[in-house]
Amino acid sequence: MTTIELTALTKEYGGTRAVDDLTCTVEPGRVTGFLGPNGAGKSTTMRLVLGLDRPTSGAATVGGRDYTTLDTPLRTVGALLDAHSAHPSRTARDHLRLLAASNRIPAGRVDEVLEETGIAPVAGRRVRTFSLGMRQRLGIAAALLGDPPVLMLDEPANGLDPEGFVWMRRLLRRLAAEGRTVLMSSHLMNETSAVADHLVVLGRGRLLADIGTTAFIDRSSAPRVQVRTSDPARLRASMAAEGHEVRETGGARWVVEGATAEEVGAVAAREGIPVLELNDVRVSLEDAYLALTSGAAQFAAASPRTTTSTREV
Ligand SMILES: Nc1ncnc2c1ncn2[C@@H]1O[C@H](COP(=O)(O)OP(=O)(O)OP(=O)(O)O)[C@@H](O)[C@H]1O
Repeated sequence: MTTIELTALTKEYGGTRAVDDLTCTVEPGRVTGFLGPNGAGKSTTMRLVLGLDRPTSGAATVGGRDYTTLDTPLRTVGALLDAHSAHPSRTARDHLRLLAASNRIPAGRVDEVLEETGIAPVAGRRVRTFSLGMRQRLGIAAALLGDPPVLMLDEPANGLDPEGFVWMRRLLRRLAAEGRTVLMSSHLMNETSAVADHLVVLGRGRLLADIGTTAFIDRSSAPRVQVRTSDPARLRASMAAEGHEVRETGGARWVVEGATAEEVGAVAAREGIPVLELNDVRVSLEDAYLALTSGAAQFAAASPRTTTSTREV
């Protein structure tokens, strides 16, 4: 099993600490979402893993080895860092053929990844004619070329259309189900919550959270229930007796704070209150993420406040 290991990883550019004492392990068999505000250090971390930059201190290894010591790196780590890295005057197929040849990958693999990423019909076109979404697919094709156990994708959903989102989600889930290590940075919270089992969150280069996606959302959610009833007065009185505040949210719907659907349902059944709809309200990944990172956003309008670290592997 091939993990990505970061050990006290630190990178300074002049006076800026882009990555600050980052220690975590990205595990195989799951999709790990790599989150953080602009400038948090996600791309720098990925570049350090790929040996494109040298750490100021600490280490980044893949399967216990420094990336730069790998004989055929594309067979170990497939990476998408920059959708514009392919030479614009080359065709997509030629771009992939060159990459395959320099990594001792059979040429037949090129057609497989072109098919897999949906760009086989345009493989003979020059990359300069590609849209952003097509370039992203080409970048992912390049990442898949060596059938690597580790994939590291910087904002892979960038520029994809809705069909592309669905394709990407299925692809990443399948790669993780095959036991690969998948690290994906994104600013798209819906996308991330749909695909990532696990999250690593950075703020100003530091680790803010290393936690399962569900646990992260659950931790941020105080219990709250939405209920629709034809007798809100009795609902309010009964819930007040149990110590819960009830607020109207419009559309004859009410929110009970601090209670679960089971608790509200039991009270309603006992008191004979008609319930037309009842469900627990969970916060979204976006809400949970914003709550964690609000103090670490370098370019936010709000004034900074202290953040806390959350870790659960
Ligand atoms: N080559 C460089 N020279 C100087 N500073 C750099 C360099 N690369 C990154 N930085 C700085 O390091 C910090 C982290 O940048 P990085 O691109 O890693 O963040 P990020 O989390 O990927 O951001 P985004 O979400 O905006 O892509 C920023 O302050 C950035 O300005």
